[in-house]
Amino acid sequence: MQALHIIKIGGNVIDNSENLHRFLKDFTALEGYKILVHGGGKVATQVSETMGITAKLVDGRRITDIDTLRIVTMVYAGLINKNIVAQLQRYGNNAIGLTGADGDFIRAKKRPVKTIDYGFAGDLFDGSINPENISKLLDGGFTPVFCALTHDGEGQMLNTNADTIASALAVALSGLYETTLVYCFEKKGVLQDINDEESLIREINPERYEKLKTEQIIHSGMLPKMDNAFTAISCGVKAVIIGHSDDLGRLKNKSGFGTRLSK
Ligand SMILES: Nc1ncnc2c1ncn2[C@@H]1O[C@H](COP(=O)(O)OP(=O)(O)O)[C@@H](O)[C@H]1O
Ligand SMILES: CC(=O)N[C@@H](CCC(=O)OP(=O)(O)O)C(=O)O
Repeated sequence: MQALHIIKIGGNVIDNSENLHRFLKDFTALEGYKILVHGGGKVATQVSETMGITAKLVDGRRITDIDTLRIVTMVYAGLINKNIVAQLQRYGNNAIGLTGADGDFIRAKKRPVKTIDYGFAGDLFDGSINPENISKLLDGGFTPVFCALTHDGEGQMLNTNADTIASALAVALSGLYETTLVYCFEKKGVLQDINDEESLIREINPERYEKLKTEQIIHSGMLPKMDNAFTAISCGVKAVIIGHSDDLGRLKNKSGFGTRLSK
């Protein structure tokens, strides 16, 4: 099996042009098959505010009414995705920017209304992703760059969390490739003390995760990220790492970087 790296970058890296450029150079230098998944929630919130629309998030998930869907479609598929693709092209990486609707690569179902109506938020399901089609892009020499948008197959775009997309892509492609999933963000990894970059936890298994949650050492956006990461590691993905976007270049080193998840 050939190796595949799926790398996800979040809003805080995208929002910092120095960090973003450094990351995109290191991403380009990564050898072999690779896929980039990007979020951009922070930029979407900023753009919403400038348009007079207050962003509403519950447990890190955006309530996506019709106006918000228009904004996130413009911001994720347009502004952020195309800028990243253009930068990657500049570095010699033949990137192709995609939503889940392009090539029918990722379908989702509109989240059912329970206590909260999340609007046009899309949940992935078994069979959401067609790995063979994505493999054709990789074989064709392209580097797919996915944003946080999916579609329902009936003409409706949906907003889907980028961490979830990255995890689902990694699981779907792990039948075809030896897949490594890396969540890159603005800290060295999962920290014992969120204010101390030297307190990196090098490895976490499900038991330790439960303990870290109870002690509230892991909270907010890190909780859904870890849940997605553990789903990936328990469903055939070879390795899952959570680390700093500046450290991607150290992926080749044996010592590795960031926090590594174990089963
Ligand atoms: N123990 C922890 N170590 C590191 N980050 C943590 C921890 N607990 C909570 N976090 C928070 O999780 C955030 C990452 O999640 P999120 O904001 O969703 O990132 P992204 O937008 O990159 O996906 C960090 O910015 C940090 O504030
Ligand atoms: C449904 C939902 O919440 N979608 C996310 C998609 C973007 C994202 O995941 O961005 P980060 O990775 O930067 O957080 C949102 O709109 O915020």
